[in-house]
Amino acid sequence: MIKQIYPIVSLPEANACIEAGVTVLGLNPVARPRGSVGEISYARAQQIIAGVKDRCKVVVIALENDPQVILEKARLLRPDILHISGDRFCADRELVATCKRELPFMKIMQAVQVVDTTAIEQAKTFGLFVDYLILDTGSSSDKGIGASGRTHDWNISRQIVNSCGVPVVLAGGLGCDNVQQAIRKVRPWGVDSMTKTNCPRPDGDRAKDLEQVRLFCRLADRAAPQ
Ligand SMILES: O=C(O)c1ccccc1NCC(=O)[C@H](O)[C@H](O)COP(=O)(O)O
Repeated sequence: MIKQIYPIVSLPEANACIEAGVTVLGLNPVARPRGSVGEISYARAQQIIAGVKDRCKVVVIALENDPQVILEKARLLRPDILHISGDRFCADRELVATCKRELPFMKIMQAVQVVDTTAIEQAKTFGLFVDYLILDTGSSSDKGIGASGRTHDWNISRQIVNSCGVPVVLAGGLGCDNVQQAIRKVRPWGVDSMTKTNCPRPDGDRAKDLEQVRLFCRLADRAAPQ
């Protein structure tokens, strides 16, 4: 079972998460501050990616809506997985073809906001040309696809897993309280967690709660089909 955890902000945090069982480290690198959760500089992302090389996969999120900015990010950071999650831009065949030509090792993962059953057709269409899908909840129509801390209708997610033709990561409000139920219901290839595996810090910032991360990974593995 793939266990993907966002947002990792330093190499020590990355190492601690690997030790806790995480298999995909999620980074949110930005060229300039955007006000999203867990933002790090490109230089910090490069340090983390180089530091975990061959020990763990790294996924880089692109919340931007400009394909040129997304491509520049991918070219510079060369992650294992590029997670496209803008609220006004989705992966298209042109972007995927450019990535496959220039960065053939990199997988493309498109976020799908599961609002209602229209997500099923959307997912099937993306499944024709991306490598993976991540099914997420979204806060509202103008606040993006992820980081809501809320679950969505897993019946729809299950239908997408059964019909989209590519591996699916389930995200949205997952934590130690519900990851096993989610896996048994949806049967995804992987699970993702952010809000429920964070802990606040006295300075007002946040960090990963390593005990929650460790338990999340353990519970996910136990619930995974053999
Ligand atoms: O979508 C965002 O704004 C975001 C910002 C920073 C890092 C990751 C982000 N979202 C993508 C993810 O995969 C989250 O982990 C996913 O939305 C789950 O979030 P949560 O519901 O808080 O567990």
